[in-house]
Amino acid sequence: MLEVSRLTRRFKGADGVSDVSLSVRAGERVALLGHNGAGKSTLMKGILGLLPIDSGTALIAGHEVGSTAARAAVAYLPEAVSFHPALTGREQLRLFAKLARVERRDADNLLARVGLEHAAERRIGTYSKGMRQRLGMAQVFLGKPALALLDEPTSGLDPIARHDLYSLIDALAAQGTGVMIASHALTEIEARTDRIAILRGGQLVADAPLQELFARANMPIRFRLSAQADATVLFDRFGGQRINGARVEFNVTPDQKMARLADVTAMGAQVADVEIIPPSLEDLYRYYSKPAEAS
Ligand SMILES: Nc1ncnc2c1ncn2[C@@H]1O[C@H](COP(=O)(O)OP(=O)(O)OP(=O)(O)O)[C@@H](O)[C@H]1O
Repeated sequence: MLEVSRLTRRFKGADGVSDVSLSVRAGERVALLGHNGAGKSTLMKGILGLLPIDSGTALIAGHEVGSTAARAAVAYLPEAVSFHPALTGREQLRLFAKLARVERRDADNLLARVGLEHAAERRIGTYSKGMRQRLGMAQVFLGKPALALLDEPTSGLDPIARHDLYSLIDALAAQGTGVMIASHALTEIEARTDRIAILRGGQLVADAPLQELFARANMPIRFRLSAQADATVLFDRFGGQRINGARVEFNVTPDQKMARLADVTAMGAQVADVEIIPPSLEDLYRYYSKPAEAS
């Protein structure tokens, strides 16, 4: 659905994006992560044809970006989505439907699909942020685009609204649309996307499924042992840090994990409990976004 090859866009005194290659397949949900200024918006605008690119190519459903066919195949949800406050939800969506040459009836059905049927006749000026984002998603669904680019779709939403929005994103992917989601909300990304791409200083530093990124980073796993009586004996055996005299914590590399677990089991009743804590997505993100730590 999307094939980006060696895309470069530089600004005076800023990185923009440099030599970025990535793809999004039909029905795939790809998260695009990166610090502020890493190049996410520049990449999205380049793909949308809103920003001229210096070199490289980007094809949407086989069409060159900026062409009429490519524009027709892509939908976009900007971070600060804004609609005309005096229009009702139904009027606004019908207007978009007309522009996209989609039947009115489909627009009406989409309002129900995003859970806005009850508010269809209300002015958008009275909508909450969550309702505006739903309307934005309805606009993305119009005409079954091959590719959808969503910029921070859940920012400013409460947990329930976020969950609902991701259900809509899942439905979008299930109909075959390739979805790229720029986000800072790491915990959501973990459960709701198929692949993660990370930009750093305008360059793509990671692009793989989450498990693969974890395996490649080879980050330490934390053991947390609770002592039955006194933590000294555990500390003498494993080292690490003593916590409150009752616990011992230490790190191991992934390949040491099973052997260390066997050592812990061999301590028998002296260990009251063991927790094995894998690295978090925040740790992983930090690993790939910090120049000094990345490979
Ligand atoms: N029109 C512009 N003129 C000059 N520099 C720009 C322009 N647009 C972006 N940049 C620069 O290019 C770099 C990438 O910016 P971009 O907006 O793509 O980052 P981002 O990852 O989307 O950040 P954020 O998470 O803050 O939205 C930044 O250094 C930014 O200052």
